[in-house]
Amino acid sequence: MNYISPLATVATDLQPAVSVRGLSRHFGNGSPVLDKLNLDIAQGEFVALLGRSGSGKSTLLRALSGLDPVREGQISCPQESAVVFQESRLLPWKKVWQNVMLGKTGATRSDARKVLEEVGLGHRTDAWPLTLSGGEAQRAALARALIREPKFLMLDEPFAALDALTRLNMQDLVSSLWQRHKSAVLLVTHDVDEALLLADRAVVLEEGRIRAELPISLPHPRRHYDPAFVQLRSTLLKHLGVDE
Ligand SMILES: Nc1ncnc2c1ncn2[C@@H]1O[C@H](COP(=O)(O)OP(=O)(O)OP(=O)(O)O)[C@@H](O)[C@H]1O
Repeated sequence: MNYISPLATVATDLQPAVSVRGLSRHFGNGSPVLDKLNLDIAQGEFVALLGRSGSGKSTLLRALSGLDPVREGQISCPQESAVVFQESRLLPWKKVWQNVMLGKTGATRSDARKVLEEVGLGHRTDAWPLTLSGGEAQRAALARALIREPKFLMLDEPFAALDALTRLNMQDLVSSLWQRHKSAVLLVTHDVDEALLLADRAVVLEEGRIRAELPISLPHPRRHYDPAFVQLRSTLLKHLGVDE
């Protein structure tokens, strides 16, 4: 493993919220997509997962979320976990509040309204999903995850399909929700600035393993033009194979 800084690990005495040990995943006879991968995420820690296309980020998330059964290795994750994908995956024949209720068995309409208000969608609770903008649909998807009160939130490129301005608003929203709820978060992203804006630590996946880790100990709110931010961007880009 390539530790980028002497402060490379986000030290914590707490039991990690998420622990992955020796996780491997093969498809067909080729080289493994995940190769004895190890990763810990501390309680309340925000980790960004980066890596070139096809490096196995979504495969790791699918294993963590239980969508893909673990065949080799071990995963320990809180029961209260939730995932938000690049597409909102709302059921078009159910209203927004009904979609949100689907996030948790036994949730009530008032629970749904509460989380919809929290994500700034209180005025659209009765809307049909197909009438929502892309950003609103992702807010609804976020509300459907939050209704579970997750101790671990997985975000698989949730802003990738949004326009630049909506994306910035969503990043702000996720940052403030995380600071309020302090759940462990794993964000898959291709966007280095997004990782540096939001995360406590960036990890780079390559050839099925975590090849680099970068602690991001900048205060919030973070600014792109802050010299420390610029320095971290350059370091992270290098580890993604981009020399500025
Ligand atoms: N169900 C599957 N069957 C066969 N191959 C698969 C399957 N799922 C993923 N793969 C392969 O595993 C590799 C990793 O895919 P994965 O979607 O995890 O990458 P990724 O890092 O999320 O990529 P991207 O950044 O482009 O979304 C790819 O080569 C992909 O083709």
